[in-house]
Amino acid sequence: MEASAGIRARPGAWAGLEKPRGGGAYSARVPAVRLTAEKLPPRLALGTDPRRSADPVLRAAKLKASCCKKPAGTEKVHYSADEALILQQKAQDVLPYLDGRCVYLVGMMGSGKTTVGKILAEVLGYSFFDSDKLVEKAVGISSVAEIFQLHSEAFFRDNESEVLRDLSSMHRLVVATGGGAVIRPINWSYMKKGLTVWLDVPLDALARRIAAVGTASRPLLHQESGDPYAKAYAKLTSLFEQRMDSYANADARVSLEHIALKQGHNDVTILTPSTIAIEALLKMESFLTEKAMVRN
Ligand SMILES: Nc1ncnc2c1ncn2[C@@H]1O[C@H](COP(=O)(O)OP(=O)(O)OP(=O)(O)O)[C@@H](O)[C@H]1O
Ligand SMILES: O=C(O)C1=C[C@@H](O)[C@@H](O)[C@H](O)C1
Repeated sequence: MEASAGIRARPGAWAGLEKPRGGGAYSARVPAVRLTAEKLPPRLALGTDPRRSADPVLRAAKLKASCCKKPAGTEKVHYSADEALILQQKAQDVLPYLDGRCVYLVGMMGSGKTTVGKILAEVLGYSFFDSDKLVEKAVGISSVAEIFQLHSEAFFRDNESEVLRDLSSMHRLVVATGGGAVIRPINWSYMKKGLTVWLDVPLDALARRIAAVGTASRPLLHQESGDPYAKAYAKLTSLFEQRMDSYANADARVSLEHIALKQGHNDVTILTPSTIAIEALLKMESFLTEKAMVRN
């Protein structure tokens, strides 16, 4: 099964990247997802609402609608010219080894799975999916926070596993998984069909990012009162202690602390999403080439 990205290379440009007139940063449209009926995984279209149709054509239309709510081109990711070239080069290096397998980004809430995942999808010519969004679509409830509230965390986790199972039968996808997807071993059996990449971000930086946007959309962190940074930091610390061994199952680890150290400083807050995406491609390449060497 396969989904194709909505971006096509133009002469003189490489897939998805556009140089603005008059210079400045490169930008890339976030790819749209195009799926055909025969490429459709069952659960993703078979929600508790009319999307549970048995008709494959109808299901395809439903999934397409769920993945393409934002028209292509409405979100822009900005790169410098240097970053654009490196991203292009690294993506070309990785693609033959990846051989169409999906990339699953794992990591704590707010670690940048969505932001970095969209860049990776763009440069690899893959389609991007956010598993939280797919659970919302499958259940027919518009936010994860509401799913937790109206049902339960266990209900959300069951649906998350079903979404990951269905995605695992597809190819050429970058998937931003939910922060807690790593806790269920069954999810690893799905994700290990592709390549798993852990975005490892210091908890202090995570708590700052999350406090900046508020905790309302993140039910496991939400508190009605108190300092949002302090509360988020405390909760993230306890979640991370429970989960760090699970995150470490990933094939590749992208540590923001290591990137900062390589750059000769220790400020992870100045690392841009594209810098992190480049490191992700480098780590993916080392893992895949080592694996290929062992096989030969
Ligand atoms: N490198 C970065 N530097 C600064 N802020 C960032 C960076 N990457 C992502 N962010 C910001 O952090 C927040 C969380 O990012 P994002 O949604 O990509 O994370 P996520 O891992 O998908 O989160 P969740 O699992 O909770 O959905 C967003 O507000 C995003 O703009
Ligand atoms: O870390 C977690 O357990 C979660 C992360 C989010 O992506 C959502 O999947 C949900 O809020 C749970």
